Amino acid sequence: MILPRFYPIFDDVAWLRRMLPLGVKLVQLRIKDQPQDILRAQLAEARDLCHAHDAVLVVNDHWQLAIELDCAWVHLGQEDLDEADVNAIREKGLGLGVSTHDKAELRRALALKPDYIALGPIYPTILKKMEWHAQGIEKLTHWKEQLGDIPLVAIGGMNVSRAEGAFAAGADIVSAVTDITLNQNPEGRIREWLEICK
Ligand SMILES: Cc1ncc(COP(=O)(O)OP(=O)(O)O)c(N)n1
Ligand SMILES: Cc1nc(C(=O)O)sc1CCOP(=O)(O)O
Ligand SMILES: [Mg+2]
Repeated sequence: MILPRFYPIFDDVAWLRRMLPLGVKLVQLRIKDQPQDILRAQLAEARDLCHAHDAVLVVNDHWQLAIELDCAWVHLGQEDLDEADVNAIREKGLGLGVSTHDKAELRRALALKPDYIALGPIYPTILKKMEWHAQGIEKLTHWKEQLGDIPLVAIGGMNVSRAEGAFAAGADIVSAVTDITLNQNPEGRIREWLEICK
């Protein structure tokens, strides 16, 4: 499966209701600190919305719920991998994306044969506190050399004007959060992203 080049991430299914009709075809739901019943309801609605819009839904962190709700993809970071049952995820046929930040994490990710690997933060991010300094776009080139056919996602401080440089450096997909969610006109920003990622 060839994944779309634009990969927005949202923290509530309400964003998917707004953005999927604009043509987003790959999206992550990244929900933190919510009770199981809310999570389940959010994921179930996101699954149905993505199905209706022929879009790929990636569930961040909550791999058990993703399996239970018949979602097709999960994204796991290194700490998530410490707890996750990757065999169960694979046996159920889910796609798997993995975050990486350094060479050791990349080795671990490659051994799992994931369906994409993310490198970040490419630029400083304001979304969350991270122990990692900005990686810079040159590192995308180095990562892509080691990934071969596995799609490479650039994440962290990405915006419309930085995307072209990330693609040129080797990213296959660019992911963004606050460039959209904090924009005065999120729908307009999504349209700009879709235009440059055609
Ligand atoms: C596409 C993508 N890349 C990286 C991450 C970060 O995952 P993780 O390190 O597990 O951190 P949290 O997002 O769970 O805080 C991601 N979610 N998506
Ligand atoms: C969720 C996340 N993971 C990262 C990583 O490097 O693994 S950077 C990041 C935040 C991305 O948000 P924004 O586009 O607003 O910078
Ligand atoms: Mg995580």
